[in-house]
Amino acid sequence: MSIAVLGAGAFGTALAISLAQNGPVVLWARDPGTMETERENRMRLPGRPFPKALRVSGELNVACAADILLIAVPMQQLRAFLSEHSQILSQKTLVACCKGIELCTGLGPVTVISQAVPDAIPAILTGPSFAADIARGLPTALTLACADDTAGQALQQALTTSNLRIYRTTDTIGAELGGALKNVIAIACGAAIGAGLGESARAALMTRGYAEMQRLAAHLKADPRTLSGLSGFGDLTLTCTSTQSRNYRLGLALGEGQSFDPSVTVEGAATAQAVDELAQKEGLDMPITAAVAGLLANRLDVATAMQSLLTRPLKEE
Ligand SMILES: NC(=O)C1=CN([C@@H]2O[C@H](COP(=O)(O)OP(=O)(O)OC[C@H]3O[C@@H](n4cnc5c(N)ncnc54)[C@H](OP(=O)(O)O)[C@@H]3O)[C@@H](O)[C@H]2O)C=CC1
Ligand SMILES: O=C(CO)COP(=O)(O)O
Repeated sequence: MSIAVLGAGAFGTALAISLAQNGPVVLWARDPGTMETERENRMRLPGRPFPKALRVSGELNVACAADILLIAVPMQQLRAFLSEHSQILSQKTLVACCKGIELCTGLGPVTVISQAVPDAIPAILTGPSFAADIARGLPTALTLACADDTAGQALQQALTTSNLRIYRTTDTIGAELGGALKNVIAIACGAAIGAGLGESARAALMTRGYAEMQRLAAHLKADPRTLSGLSGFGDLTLTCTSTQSRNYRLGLALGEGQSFDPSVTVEGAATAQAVDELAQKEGLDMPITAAVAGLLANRLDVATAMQSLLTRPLKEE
């Protein structure tokens, strides 16, 4: 099955580089610039030359001739991108590669695809994976979630490369929640470390953050086993402990009282607000998410946020 990647950010470029091991791949960029001549994405993934089988195109109809379309634009841009191009994306297999919850609806990427392109086959590719690692050919395991298991099996085969090992599930809600919520907890962990609160505090935030992830997942009828897999626990572990993560680095900056480049893609920022609003609407207890949303909106500082978490009523674990 032929593959194209739509969106030439760090992640889309890294996936295209790895998938080109299996055969021709088109990487579509809205502004390809000099990528095709330089054979490198100097802006988003410098130092990773393109293999011969990777072709860059600015023509969406060229990319959309492929059987499988991986969509690697940021979450808050996903609906507008799909709506603008819904005709050409119609009846395609569309694999979301973004991690987040839509601010204006509280929905994840698979549901957004289903709404914007109703006759597409929607799926999501998620899990612990830094673009730089994938592009270097380092071993990476991901979750592919597709409600249609026949389509899911075909995607699992097509997206496996020598360094990408793909696990499969039909639980799209669980997979999209894990990838979205771990970013919010990573901001909290970065803030704790940045403020000098220590690694014990980080472990507490990761564990209680995971409890929040499971709480929302159960409420939305996701399978708890999905959250304990690569897309949930796996990605939470990676993102909360690595300075390669932009979400973690934003948290570090908040904790240290430093500024952070607003042009960097940090999915957890909008997702914290979206999930905080959703939790309030649904009457769910998600205090770490609420604290991150408060920090990002300048309603709280790190010391007050931590104090509010520590002074909550005592309870069973
Ligand atoms: N980087 C990583 O390690 C990983 C990222 N992800 C996820 O992948 C998603 C994308 O992140 P990442 O690639 O890192 O982000 P980047 O900031 O590197 O790139 C974002 C890309 O999206 C493009 N884009 C934005 N809006 C549109 C639009 N409307 N139409 C077309 N293209 C658009 C930008 O194009 P332009 O250059 O023209 O502005 C840019 O190339 C996120 O949800 C992230 O969570 C998942 C796993 C790992
Ligand atoms: O999702 C990721 C790792 O799995 C990438 O994390 P950041 O978006 O925080 O850089």
